[in-house]
Amino acid sequence: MSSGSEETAPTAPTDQAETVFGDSLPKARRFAELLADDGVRRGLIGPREVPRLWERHLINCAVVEELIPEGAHVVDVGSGAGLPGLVLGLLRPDIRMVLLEPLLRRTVFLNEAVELLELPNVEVRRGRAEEVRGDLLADFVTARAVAPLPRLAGWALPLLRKGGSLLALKGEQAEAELAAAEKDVSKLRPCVCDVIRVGHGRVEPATTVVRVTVTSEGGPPPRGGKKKRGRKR
Ligand SMILES: C[S@@+](CC[C@H](N)C(=O)[O-])C[C@H]1O[C@@H](n2cnc3c(N)ncnc32)[C@H](O)[C@@H]1O
Repeated sequence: MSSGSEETAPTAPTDQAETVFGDSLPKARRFAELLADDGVRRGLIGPREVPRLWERHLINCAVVEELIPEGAHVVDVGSGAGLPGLVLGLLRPDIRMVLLEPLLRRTVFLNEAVELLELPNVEVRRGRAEEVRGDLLADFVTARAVAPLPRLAGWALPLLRKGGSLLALKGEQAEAELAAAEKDVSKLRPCVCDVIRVGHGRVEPATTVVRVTVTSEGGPPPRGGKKKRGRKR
């Protein structure tokens, strides 16, 4: 892993970054440098994102911590280069964060980042969300830019304890996306859905989150669904 260079250096952290990250700012800064350098060279993030890494990516993701209580267990589905999961993990050492990502090249980057930033509360798991049912059980599932809401909810809701929430970072059209998907989502598991904006005064525009909170004991649907057959004699 190489260190940051002049051309790929991200813009300096803003005053908002200092407010949002506080004591974690040195780690956030190191992560920004890593994204701007290795992240770009290894095709995990586009070069055009570098000048807007702080506002559009790091702070935008970090403010979601407002919705996560102390000590929560969180799974970030489709972490990619670590957004939002790694940012939340470095900002909140009290939470346990699993970064779930199927692509090897991305999990290699994530493991290197976790080691470099010394984040004992963050674990990288290689896999697809639909493959870890019954294996991971969390208070929150976070996701950004992974799938449309009905598909994402189909992957995320089985990973949640009763009372747990999917926090899906969405764009300005979040209300419309939720309105179109809510009926299908509620068929997956009893739940309540709302749209929240977090980070007012700290990031512009505020981060939009679709929250789906499950209200029943769930657990994964029975595996396979095939009838048991008698043993062949
Ligand atoms: C567009 S990227 C977004 C990455 C990151 N969340 C971000 O906002 O920059 C979508 C990510 O979801 C991952 N992904 C796709 N299908 C998945 C699945 N079934 N379970 C978990 N992750 C998945 C992809 O490998 C990819 O890293």
